[in-house]
Formats: sequence, structure tokens, C-alpha cells
Amino acid sequence: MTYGEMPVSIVPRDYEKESLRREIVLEIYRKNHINPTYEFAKKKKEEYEKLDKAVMSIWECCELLNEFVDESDPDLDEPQLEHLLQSAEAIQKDYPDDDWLHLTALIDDLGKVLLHPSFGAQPQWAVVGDTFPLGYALDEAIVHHHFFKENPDYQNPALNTELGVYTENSGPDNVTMSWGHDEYMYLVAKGNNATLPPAGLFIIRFHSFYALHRSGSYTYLMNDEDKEMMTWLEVKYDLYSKSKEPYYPYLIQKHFPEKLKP
Ligand SMILES: O[C@H]1[C@H](O)[C@@H](O)[C@H](O)[C@@H](O)[C@H]1O
Ligand SMILES: [Fe+2]
Ligand SMILES: [Fe+2]
Repeated sequence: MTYGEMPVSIVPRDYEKESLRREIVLEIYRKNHINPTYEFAKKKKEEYEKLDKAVMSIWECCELLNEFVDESDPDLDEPQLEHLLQSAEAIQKDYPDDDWLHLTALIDDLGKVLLHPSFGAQPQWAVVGDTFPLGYALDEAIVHHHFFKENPDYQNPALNTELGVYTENSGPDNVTMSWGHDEYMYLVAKGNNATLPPAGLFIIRFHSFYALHRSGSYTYLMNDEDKEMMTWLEVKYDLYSKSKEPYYPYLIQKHFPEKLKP
């Protein structure tokens, strides 16, 4: 079997399927929906945009992720480091010339270092899972929407209208998203003057905003430029294609015995 023939599963995520992870995923989503409020997200952003937690290279951050499994993901129970590499490999295969896209896929989940003590040891519910805008009515397209009933913002009439604290076409730039790895990595990339094209930054910031890119909710927030960016989110394989056979281990086992003689 060659790399191009490796099994790649392109399947929408299924939160209902029976699996050992189902209960863990549900519990994370319960916490991820009842805890974050508009005020909480703004505070976290203010705290983390100071970029004063640690000084580290991208590779060092990748390595930190080797010890974490994302509890919100119904399909994946591998350490996140493997997931980063798999995502980058999958996208590289189909878009060989767009190196910014390979890098974007490699780093878009890097914000999960928030789980690590050096970055504040944030709880999983405040780091992983789909994201959603705060400051107005929470859309029914958001996965496990029913948990929002216990969120204090849900009871707040000022925040519970179609436009909430925003105006039409105010653009996703001005929207306060639920706090998590996407927003954090976006702040880090911008704060360090990364030269990724706008589409790369858009993917980093909104790849978990499923209600937008899968269900078409909240599109009234988008201006024309944002709508164009959306096409890049579509090619972002990360969540829909999770090759269970990472390329490098595959190459190693192809050319070397499992254990080497010392
Ligand atoms: O479970 C996953 C995982 O946390 C991903 O990194 C995130 O981007 C997704 O949106 C989420 O549903
Ligand atoms: Fe992610
Ligand atoms: Fe991911």
C-alpha cells in the first residue's frame, strides 16, 4: 500500500454513535455550554492577549501536546501531537503547493497548550470543543444546544436576541467567540506577527465554529471578504478526515524493523 492509498475517513462527526468516549464527550459539552458567558470570554481574552505565559518555539509547543487527549472529540483518542501531524499530512497530500495551508493545519490546534501548567492548566471545557459566538442568542445548530439552558447568558434578555450586543454585518472580527484553543492561537499568531495569509488566520480562529461552516448559521455576520474565507474552511480537513495511519510511522515501519539493534 502506498501513502496515496492509505485509508482516509471523510465522515461527518457523529456525537450520538455508541462509543466508549460518548459519555466523556457529553460531559465536556455540558460544562462547555453551561460555564462560558460573554463576560467570561472577554476576561479570558484580556488575560491571554498579554502573551505573557511562556516563551517557547512552535516545536516545543507541539511536543507539549503529546501528553493531552482532547476529551471533546468523538472520533479521536490519540495524543494531540499525532493529530497535528495527521492533519498537516492530509492537507499536504491534496494541496501540495500551498505551504501556508500545511502549516495552518499543523498549528491550528496548538492553542490546546492552554491545558498545560505552563499556560495556566485550563480545564478541557475552556479549551476544546466547538466554539460559538457570545453576546446574543445561542443558535440551535450548535451541538448539544440543550445544555445552554443552564448558562446564565441564556436567561439574560439583553443577550438573548438575534443581534444581541452586535449590529448587522459587524463581521466575525468584532464578535466575542467562546474562549478556547482557536481564539488563543489566533491571538498568538497575530501577536507574533506571523506572515500567514488572512485565510490561514481565519482558519485558525474559526475552525471550530461549526454552526457557521457546517450549518450556515450566523452568516448575517459575515461581510463579502469573510464569505470568501469560508471556502478555505471547507478545505480544512482536520475535523472530517482523520487518517488513522499517520504517514511517518507508516514510512518507518515500511523501511525499518519495529525494534532496532542498539
Ligand atoms: O472536538 C473537536 C476538537 O476539540 C477540535 O480541535 C475542535 O476544533 C473542534 O471543533 C472540536 O469539536
Ligand atoms: Fe481545533
Ligand atoms: Fe483539530
